[in-house]
Amino acid sequence: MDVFRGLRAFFWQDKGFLLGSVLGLAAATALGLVYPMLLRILIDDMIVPGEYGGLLGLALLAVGIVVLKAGCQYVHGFCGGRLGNRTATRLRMTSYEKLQVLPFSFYDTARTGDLMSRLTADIEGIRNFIGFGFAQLLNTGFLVLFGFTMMAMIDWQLMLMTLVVIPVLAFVAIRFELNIHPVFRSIRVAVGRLTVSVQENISGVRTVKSFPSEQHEMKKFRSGNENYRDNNLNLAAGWAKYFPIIEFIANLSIVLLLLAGGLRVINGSLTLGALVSLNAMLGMIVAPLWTLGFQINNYTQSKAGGERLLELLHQPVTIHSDQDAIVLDDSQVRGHVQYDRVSFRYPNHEHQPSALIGFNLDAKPGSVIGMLGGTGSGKSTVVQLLLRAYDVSEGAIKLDGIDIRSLELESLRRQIAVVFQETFLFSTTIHENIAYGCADASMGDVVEAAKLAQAHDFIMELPDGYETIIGERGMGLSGGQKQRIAIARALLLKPKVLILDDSTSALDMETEHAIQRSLRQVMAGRTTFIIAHRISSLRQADEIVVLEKGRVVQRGKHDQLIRQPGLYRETYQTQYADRPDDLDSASDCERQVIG
Ligand SMILES: Nc1ncnc2c1ncn2[C@@H]1O[C@H](COP(=O)(O)OP(=O)(O)OP(=O)(O)O)[C@@H](O)[C@H]1O
Repeated sequence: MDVFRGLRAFFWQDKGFLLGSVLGLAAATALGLVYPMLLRILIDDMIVPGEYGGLLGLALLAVGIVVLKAGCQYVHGFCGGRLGNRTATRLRMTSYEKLQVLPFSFYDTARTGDLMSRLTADIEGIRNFIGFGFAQLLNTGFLVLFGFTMMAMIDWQLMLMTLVVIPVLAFVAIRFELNIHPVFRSIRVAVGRLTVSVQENISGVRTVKSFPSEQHEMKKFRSGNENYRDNNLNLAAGWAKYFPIIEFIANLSIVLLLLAGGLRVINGSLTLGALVSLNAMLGMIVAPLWTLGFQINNYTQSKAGGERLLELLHQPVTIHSDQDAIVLDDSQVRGHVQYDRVSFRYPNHEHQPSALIGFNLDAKPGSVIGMLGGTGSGKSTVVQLLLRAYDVSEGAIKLDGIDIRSLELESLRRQIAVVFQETFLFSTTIHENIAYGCADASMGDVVEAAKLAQAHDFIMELPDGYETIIGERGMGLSGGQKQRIAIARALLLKPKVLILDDSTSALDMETEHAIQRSLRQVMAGRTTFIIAHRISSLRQADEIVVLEKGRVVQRGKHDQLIRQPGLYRETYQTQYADRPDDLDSASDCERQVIG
């Protein structure tokens, strides 16, 4: 019950509906138990003595009870539906809000499918149980209690005799649930695997087809599919065994009642009406016990789902704004970025070397900082830390002289626009993709940003221009076109700091140069970080930082770096091998420096 205590905040505010749902069902059940009493009156007081005077009144009473019972059932359904759905909506919203504030480090290890099932299947289980399952479980208890009390009022000895069967019935139902529960769990795991297979197959369709791995994928899917089938067969076999056993036990109690009760009617110590009434009551008590297994299953499933949701909701939000955080005045921000002896190791990677060690940088407002380095050398880490995707382990990063940890998070991130290495486009129109994060942008602003990013011309060639809908991963667009849309999106924000993380790699040289020319115009007075593997992207930078294994190994301007032996010059020589003039002049310069 700890789980439901943990979830109390989500359903307790609708306690009126909870009460309505439980009381509605309990009242409907209690009214149902009046029927056998009416039967008894009908037989003992009217049919047997042949006195039909009260028949109309009895019939009207029965109709009244039917109407009242229907009303109570409506109250149960209405309140249960409201309670379950309102609880589920709150839970869904809160979980989604939590996903928005969880830090990047959480997503480093999170699995998409798992998170999706928490927000869908787990919440659905809770909706069912809190809305209806809980009331039904309580109701089974009420029914046994009220039913046997009424039976005892008619004949306590026969009641005791039939009562013996109830624990056996409950025992079998609970045992069945315990056996079947792991099968249900396996079915859920199997469904999860199938979903992941389908999801990955569709997402990775290009890789699958280009490595011709369709057969391998089919084999993987077939084994998952067969596993799913086998689990369902196990479930069906379990049910097939359960129903006859439970029916046998339930009917045994009725047989016992009819046998002993029949003898009592014959020897005159019990009326016929009482026996018929007892029989009807017993039938009503036994029916929900059949479904006790289901009800317990519903409870355990929603409890497990609740645990998984609470686990998500209790995840620590390690990156957040302090209460007294400084909110930047956007118009006053200059974009002066400083890294002061910054070291950083990724959370949960304590065994790995630091991704950044003693990193210093002073990027004056409006300057262009270039970053070069081998793969895994720490370039992206530098910019991730500026965004506060993670907090530095040592040292400090400052924006306009203020430690970024003292700034309100949203206010900090509003100053920075990033074009990531991997372009992510939403499955909506190009217009909305460019205007993402800038909802009040006019069409003119969007077109202007697209022109600066050299995207306007190709967008106009598309069938619906800016209103063309693109797929989740920008299906139908080339890598370079996707990058240009992502650049337009960042430029539209007119940020104080622009970060291009290897985001022109898919562009041809000519387009890249055209974008750089536009950037110079649009980024004048703003600070730009360019991470690139191409010297052509970096040569205009005010300062180029060369990283190796998290340390700065070279820094300076292009003209200085091509004169020093090191990674920058090696990269330059490789990329300009077909332009020996440039290389010669660099070597001459170096000879002069050395000489
Ligand atoms: N989310 C993460 N969790 C753990 N380690 C990470 C994470 N991201 C990067 N690393 C590690 O940190 C180091 C620096 O990575 P980073 O992404 O900054 O390199 P990079 O220079 O940008 O490389 P590339 O040019 O390949 O993008 C690498 O050793 C990498 O494995």
